[in-house]
Amino acid sequence: MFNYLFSLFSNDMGIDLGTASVLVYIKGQDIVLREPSVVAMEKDTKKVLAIGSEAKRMLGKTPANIIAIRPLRDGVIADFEATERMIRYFIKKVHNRRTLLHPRVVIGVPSGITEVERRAVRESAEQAGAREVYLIDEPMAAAIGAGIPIQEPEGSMIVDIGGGTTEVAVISLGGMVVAKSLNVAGDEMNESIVQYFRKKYNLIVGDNTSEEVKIKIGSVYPLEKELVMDVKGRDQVTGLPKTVRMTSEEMRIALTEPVKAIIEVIKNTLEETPAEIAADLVDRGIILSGGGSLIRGLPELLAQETELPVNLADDPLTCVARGTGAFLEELDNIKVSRKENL
Ligand SMILES: Nc1ncnc2c1ncn2[C@@H]1O[C@H](COP(=O)(O)OP(=O)(O)OP(=O)(O)O)[C@@H](O)[C@H]1O
Repeated sequence: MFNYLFSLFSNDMGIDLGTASVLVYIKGQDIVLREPSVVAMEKDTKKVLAIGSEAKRMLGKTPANIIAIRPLRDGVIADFEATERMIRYFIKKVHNRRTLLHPRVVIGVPSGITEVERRAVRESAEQAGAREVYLIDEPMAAAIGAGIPIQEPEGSMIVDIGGGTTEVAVISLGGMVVAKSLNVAGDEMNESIVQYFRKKYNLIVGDNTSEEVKIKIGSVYPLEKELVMDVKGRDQVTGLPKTVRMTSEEMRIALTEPVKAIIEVIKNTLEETPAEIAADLVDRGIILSGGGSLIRGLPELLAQETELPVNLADDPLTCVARGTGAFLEELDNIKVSRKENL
């Protein structure tokens, strides 16, 4: 009975601390918060003005004395203080809406972050009132969230393509056998699109526009029905507003570089995978997670390049958060079985 009441009020939470967005999962419930990883602050005083969705709206539109930053960039913590403020803000936001006890918090972090960065993340969560803090590498959390049976003695490959990083890991017996991280993912795709418009059409478009184009007509493999979109921007030469008609075929050209880099890191990881485990991958293939994996035709392209089966996880954007949630549930099992063994 006590255990039941405890879990009812405990608010234990899992957090996907992503470079593009932060997701919070509450144990026994679901994902309760999903906001961009953006902090807006006064330039001189560093006073925080807004965090999350409100701050994202300010990106690129801020007056001179306000800056809106992404505290986690390229899979590392670019601004410690802003990261801490953001973690504290999101934990409190979720926590205050609910009840009572200090929660246990599981945080999915990019596997490339340093010990110092890990400590900073842990301390921020503790300061926000966490009773216990566990850090889990994003590829591990993504694999759990994608439903990969990570404890089995058979290898699986997860490729998690987020905003700032692509993380590739081969997992077997609950551990990462080979893991690689690359600073090329969804953000870099946006950047390539910006460059393409500038070079080919002298058109200046902002980050938000390039992301919208990517999501609406982005493609990396021929589509059954190709797509078209009118894109508005500013002419680099005349300075006047201009519209360009963009197609999904052209998007494949625009996205060549980042996609090539992602294929290369996957191939390098495969090359370093021990033969026995590589053999497992022939059957089990590659599972894709993260928002960047939603680009049209990626499974088909990767299957062609690696000659392995490639599948998209269910709801790729929430894999890491759901993985941290599943890890929370596991924590209880571990504790219960420890007690039973006493
Ligand atoms: N339908 C879509 N097609 C293509 N890209 C998409 C789509 N939906 C989201 N994205 C991209 O996914 C990226 C964000 O993915 P996600 O939220 O998984 O990243 P993150 O976990 O915050 O980042 P990281 O894993 O690098 O820490 C963004 O670049 C976004 O543009």
